[in-house]
Amino acid sequence: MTAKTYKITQSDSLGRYMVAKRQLKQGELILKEEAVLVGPHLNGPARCFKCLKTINLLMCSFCNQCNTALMCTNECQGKHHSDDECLTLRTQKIKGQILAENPSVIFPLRCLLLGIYNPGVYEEIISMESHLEKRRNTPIWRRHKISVEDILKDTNLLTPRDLQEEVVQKICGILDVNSIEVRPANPSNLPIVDPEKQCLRGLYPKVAMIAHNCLPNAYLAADDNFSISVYAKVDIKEEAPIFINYTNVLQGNQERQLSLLEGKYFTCTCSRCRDPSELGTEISSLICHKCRKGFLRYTELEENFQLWKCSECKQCFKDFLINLAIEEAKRRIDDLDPTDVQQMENLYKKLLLTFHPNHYLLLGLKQALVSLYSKLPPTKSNLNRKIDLCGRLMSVFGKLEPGISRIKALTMYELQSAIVDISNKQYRDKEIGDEELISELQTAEKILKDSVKYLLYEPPKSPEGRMAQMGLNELKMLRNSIQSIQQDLVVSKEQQGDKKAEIARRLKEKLEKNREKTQKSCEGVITPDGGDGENGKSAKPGGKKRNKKKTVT
Ligand SMILES: C[S@@+](CC[C@H](N)C(=O)[O-])C[C@H]1O[C@@H](n2cnc3c(N)ncnc32)[C@H](O)[C@@H]1O
Repeated sequence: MTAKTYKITQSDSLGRYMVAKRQLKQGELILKEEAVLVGPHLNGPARCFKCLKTINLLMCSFCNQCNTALMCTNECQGKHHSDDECLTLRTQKIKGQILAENPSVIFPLRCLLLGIYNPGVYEEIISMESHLEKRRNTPIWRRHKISVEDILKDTNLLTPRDLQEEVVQKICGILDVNSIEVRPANPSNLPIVDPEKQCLRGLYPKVAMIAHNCLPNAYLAADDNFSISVYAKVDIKEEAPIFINYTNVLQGNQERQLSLLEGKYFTCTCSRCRDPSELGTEISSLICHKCRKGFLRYTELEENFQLWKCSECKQCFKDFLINLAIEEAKRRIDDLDPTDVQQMENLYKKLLLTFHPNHYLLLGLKQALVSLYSKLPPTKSNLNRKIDLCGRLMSVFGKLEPGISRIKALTMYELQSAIVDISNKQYRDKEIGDEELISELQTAEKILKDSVKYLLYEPPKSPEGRMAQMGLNELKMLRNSIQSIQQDLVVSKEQQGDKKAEIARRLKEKLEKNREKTQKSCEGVITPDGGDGENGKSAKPGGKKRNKKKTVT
């Protein structure tokens, strides 16, 4: 399967990159790969070698075999400290205490150990892009020199050739440029309190061949064992490059460009980056305070200043002015009480005076508000606001996240639950009837179906995977509810129909009797062609009167 879905090719602009070997359908698995190495961020906290969880250095211990690998407890059952690694560590002159004091060393050290016990995989890693020359003598180079290189130099791990080839700096570069953020397993089922602390990085030589695009066509899902599956996010044509997003979809042009330049050493020229309106979303735009009609968009560079230009009056503003506004807004957002909905709504309104409603800072606030409203009492006004916020978020995600998308799936999940809740309330309060209720629930069903469809790409034990299972059950219940309301509606219509028929029958009987009576009393007065039954008028009360009149005349 794998060999048929992709191949690696090369270009001057992208280096090595992956292309579709044949046409790929949305949702198709392109490849699945195990991590060759998993470790903390280079500046992250110390972690247990076995289970990779952050450890309390006051309580930690060392592996009783190699006496070097840090352990959260002596009994840790994690699988990430292999026998090979343990054996190799035993032959090195590195002390556990050094690792505890310098956790930045752990990931590069494990890479070097791999070179001893698994040279094949090490060769694969060392051939990855490091951008060594672009990093030379930069702040990150100097940081790694102090916190990694100088410490590893004092061990017997590095050969003279390694030293000459600056292998430690190279490994640090490879880890920075190629590794992918992965989440450790969360068996407690509780939310991860500090995702920054929990995040790990994994190295995947095949996945690392996938180039970046801010409008990706491939979707990554990592499971508990740090194996990554790459799916086609949308249909992909044969020979088309396969892309993932190295950045966050909810960053603006400026932030994405900066993080790609500083972390991955290239400038993205994708369709989103080339378009100052970012595909019409205005996700980076501010309101022009000169004309108050147009939007300030991140545009061209002039004399080393990035300019922001108004879409209407064409006035230009320098980067630092805009950055001041953004920093101030970020500070205000950070100061918010995350449980205070009114405070958040007030700040949201205030920021609307400066930023486009789709600005990423406001999108972040919208997401925070959606999750707050989900925890508040489900009053109609809370639910209506949640629906409104989800709709606004979806209109942006629809443009920036074509196809399978985690962020869309989570928003759709919230949206459908609010639609179900509010339509049930409105029905109970007789604000809507059966048919409107069914139509609202059918809308929610469709949204939930799409949400679950996307969430099912996530590993079952991940929070999103669990949500997919919940969503499946809810979908079943929702369908049952719709069906039973539809059945009730049919029965009630039939009953209404029966009632009407009964009334008509009784009326007819009555009229029949009256007619007979009238006929009897008028016998001999009305001529045979007097027309009683001719045009059926006799069936109406008016007919009787007319006949009477007629009789009278
Ligand atoms: C994870 S590696 C991808 C594999 C790499 N091209 C190679 O040959 O080893 C990331 C690097 O690929 C290049 N790259 C990826 N996407 C790119 C893009 N959209 N434009 C330019 N360069 C890109 C950059 O050099 C980046 O640092």
